[in-house]
Amino acid sequence: MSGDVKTGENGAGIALDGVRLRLGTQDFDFDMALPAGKIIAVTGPSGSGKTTLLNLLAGFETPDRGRVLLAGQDVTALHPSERPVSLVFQDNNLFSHLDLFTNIGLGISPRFALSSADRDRISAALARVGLAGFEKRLPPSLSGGERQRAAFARALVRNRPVLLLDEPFAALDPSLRQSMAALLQALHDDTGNTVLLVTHDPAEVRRLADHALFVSQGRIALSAPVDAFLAHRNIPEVLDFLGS
Ligand SMILES: Nc1ncnc2c1ncn2[C@@H]1O[C@H](COP(=O)(O)OP(=O)(O)OP(=O)(O)O)[C@@H](O)[C@H]1O
Repeated sequence: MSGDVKTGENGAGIALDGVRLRLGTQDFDFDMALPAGKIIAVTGPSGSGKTTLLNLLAGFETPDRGRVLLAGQDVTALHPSERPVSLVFQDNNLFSHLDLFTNIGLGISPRFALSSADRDRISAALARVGLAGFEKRLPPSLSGGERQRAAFARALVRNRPVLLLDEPFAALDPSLRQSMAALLQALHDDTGNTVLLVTHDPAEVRRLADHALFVSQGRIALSAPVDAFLAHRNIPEVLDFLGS
């Protein structure tokens, strides 16, 4: 499926081109072009704009100026449902009264119009994330790690070229974080999609990322391949983050 991943203008998987946004008293000013098919860590202090950056890509925020490009498409005017993205957030957005089969099926079709091939894909995705046979389970009956696996299965069946993850492992204990990071890496290897991962954990950047961003006060303070990011010595906030 990696052949399906289109690159955008300037060969970028993702670009924010002169994007300006004001929310309350906070100004955001994002200009960046990121490589396609890579895992990109989004780091920065609390309140710096990491979630806002993802919201601009997902379409939950619309820029006052500038363009949003995803997988070769100018998506600035598109509704979130029309954008080529899947989302996994910390609280994993599963409907607690619906079983996993239905939750994941809604990732394919919001009206739950599923072909028999779609049904097979749901069971295969559950198996792929280590939840074979969990079709009838309700989210409250799962552990935190299992719920996160289910959220990954839903992203997998959506089969979109861009995956946005906002601190997906923050609620998990350290050993579980490592196995979920390994699962994310394996799914990325399978799909070749472009992954943006918001994280407060430098170990996660080292373990997973090909490229990293540092967001500060509504701007991209640093965007670099991961080796250069980890070796960065000029910006004190980045040094603090890497040392933490
Ligand atoms: N709808 C809004 N109206 C007003 N201010 C907002 C709105 N959304 C976000 N902000 C402000 O913009 C800033 C950036 O928020 P954002 O959630 O993007 O930060 P973050 O880097 O993801 O933070 P954290 O690491 O704590 O999750 C914060 O000061 C926040 O209060």
